[in-house]
Amino acid sequence: MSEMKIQSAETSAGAPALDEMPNRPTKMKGRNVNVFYGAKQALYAIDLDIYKNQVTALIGPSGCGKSTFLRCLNRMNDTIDICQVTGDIRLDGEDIYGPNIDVVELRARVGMVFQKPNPFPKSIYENVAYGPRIHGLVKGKADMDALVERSLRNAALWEEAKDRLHEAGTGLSGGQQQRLCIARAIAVSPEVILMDEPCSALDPIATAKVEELIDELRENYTIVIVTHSMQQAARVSQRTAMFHLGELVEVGDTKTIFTNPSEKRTQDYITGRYG
Ligand SMILES: Nc1ncnc2c1ncn2[C@@H]1O[C@H](COP(=O)(O)OP(=O)(O)OP(=O)(O)O)[C@@H](O)[C@H]1O
Repeated sequence: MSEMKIQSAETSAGAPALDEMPNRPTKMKGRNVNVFYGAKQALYAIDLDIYKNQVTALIGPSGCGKSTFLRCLNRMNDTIDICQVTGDIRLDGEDIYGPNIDVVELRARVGMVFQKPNPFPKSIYENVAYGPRIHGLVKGKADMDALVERSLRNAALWEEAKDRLHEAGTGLSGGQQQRLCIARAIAVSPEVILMDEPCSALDPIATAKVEELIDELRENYTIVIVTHSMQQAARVSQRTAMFHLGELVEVGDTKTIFTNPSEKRTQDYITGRYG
């Protein structure tokens, strides 16, 4: 287990404006977040707010720390022995690295969808029902059936899956498997969904479906997505954070970042000059 060293929240010098949209409710707030893998520092003094019911895209060249930051938001970095996180990260004002935090419960509140669809080797139904069952969210078969249906509908998979609920989840197409993983994440009623390049293993049609779904989901959830696709960031997100070499270069509304970025590094990246 990684050693957590929590420091007081401080705004680092030269950080981007933090509250450029002060009227938006903030769901998660990172301050002075540093991450180390052994002696190597991967993130430097990141200050970033995640606004409620918005999609925030994390962009930047390979190795800049996007996935590392994403994993800080539900303490997935705890599973990497050499990883150490310092700083302050809050969910609805509560320190998620605080002593009273139950990490299993945190990961139900802040769910995650990975790059490669990873359904359990179980039926479609069981993939969705497993989380609510272990968290004791549902009593009785009728309620579970209703929850499975609702989750699959919300993940835009119900029509394709309703006649094969007891077949293996791994028998679905890649795009359907990814929507099953989204249904599985939704089933435990998360507040935030983290997505790490959720479309990178999908073809353009499956990608379009998942992107459409992400747009619908933000009505009820707060979403943070790591993507290598500038088009995808522009299509699905309202806010974009640009990372480079472990630093947050700038953050702002997606339209501004893509049409009129403040920083040359952002301009160079979005126009394909490096990365
Ligand atoms: N488990 C790990 N052990 C050691 N170093 C790691 C580990 N995971 C990431 N790193 C290092 O941390 C830095 C940031 O990696 P990270 O995966 O967060 O970047 P990224 O922007 O998501 O990259 P990509 O777009 O290629 O997925 C890199 O230098 C990477 O080599």
